[in-house]
Amino acid sequence: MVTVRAPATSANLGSGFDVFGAALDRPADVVRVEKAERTTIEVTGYGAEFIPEDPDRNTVGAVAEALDAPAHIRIDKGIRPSSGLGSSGASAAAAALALNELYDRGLSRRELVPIAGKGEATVSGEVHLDNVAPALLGGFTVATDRDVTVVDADIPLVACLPEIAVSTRDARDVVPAGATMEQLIYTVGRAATLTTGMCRDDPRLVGKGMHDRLVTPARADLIAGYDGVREAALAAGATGVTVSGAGPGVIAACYPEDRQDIAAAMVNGFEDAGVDARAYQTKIGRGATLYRD
Ligand SMILES: Nc1ncnc2c1ncn2[C@@H]1O[C@H](COP(=O)(O)OP(=O)(O)OP(=O)(O)O)[C@@H](O)[C@H]1O
Ligand SMILES: N[C@@H](CCO)C(=O)O
Repeated sequence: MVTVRAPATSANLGSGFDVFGAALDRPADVVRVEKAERTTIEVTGYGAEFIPEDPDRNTVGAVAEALDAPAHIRIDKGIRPSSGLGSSGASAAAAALALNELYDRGLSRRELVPIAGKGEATVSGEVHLDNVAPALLGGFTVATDRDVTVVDADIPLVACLPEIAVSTRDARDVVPAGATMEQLIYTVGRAATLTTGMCRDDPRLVGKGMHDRLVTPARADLIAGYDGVREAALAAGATGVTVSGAGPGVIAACYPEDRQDIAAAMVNGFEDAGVDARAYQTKIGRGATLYRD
């Protein structure tokens, strides 16, 4: 048996739609695999009742098929599905690393990124690597159609998860079909600022780089209370706030001493909108961890 712990991730980070992603220190999924004649899946943990065990509908099924690695796959969910915290991607990344080890496929973590991406496509309808790349490689990642760049950044974060569900598939339906040159210039400037902040471990630059006028506004409309939560987080010291992945999670960059106040402000902001929420005081973390039992 092989066991892998794969972290939650926050994709897009505002200005990096479908490109930027960051591994979080917590929460995480734990996936255990054993060889079998055909793939079967067992899901337990957070939101398991909303996750199919059919290999054709669970992200780990496509991964097992891509690696030609049939297995009994047990997924213990620590990351709620439809959260914006890379729940589907964490399972796919964990399964890719675990099955690669179980069947001795010898692929590198970078080579496993597109394979885990096939799992993501099962649920969102399109391949996007900005959750599975940080889940496998850790840190802050820049995923393009050619390769993935990793920055081992140390940035404190608060991820706030409201008790509402937004599926990536639905959230991708509200993404604008195109952009103006003015929007492109605005986005490139913020993306470059955020990346510089990651390279310098500078929460102020990272926060400035989280501004986005293209995708985030359309998605904010899907998250009850978002504007108030964002304002409350900034007032509590956040350097930047945006939608985490496809939402409804909300991610804030900050200095470590402000993390607790920001977490409380975000939860209270959602409660003021009549929505229960929980906050994870976290930071950019490592990629998936493998344990050979
Ligand atoms: N192993 C899995 N873990 C979680 N969700 C899964 C898994 N397999 C299939 N799903 C389905 O994927 C959907 C959740 O994925 P979705 O991409 O919408 O949200 P997310 O991964 O939590 O957030 P985001 O991708 O925006 O960070 C649910 O409909 C769930 O049933
Ligand atoms: N870039 C993807 C990430 C989903 O977590 C999206 O926003 O649809």
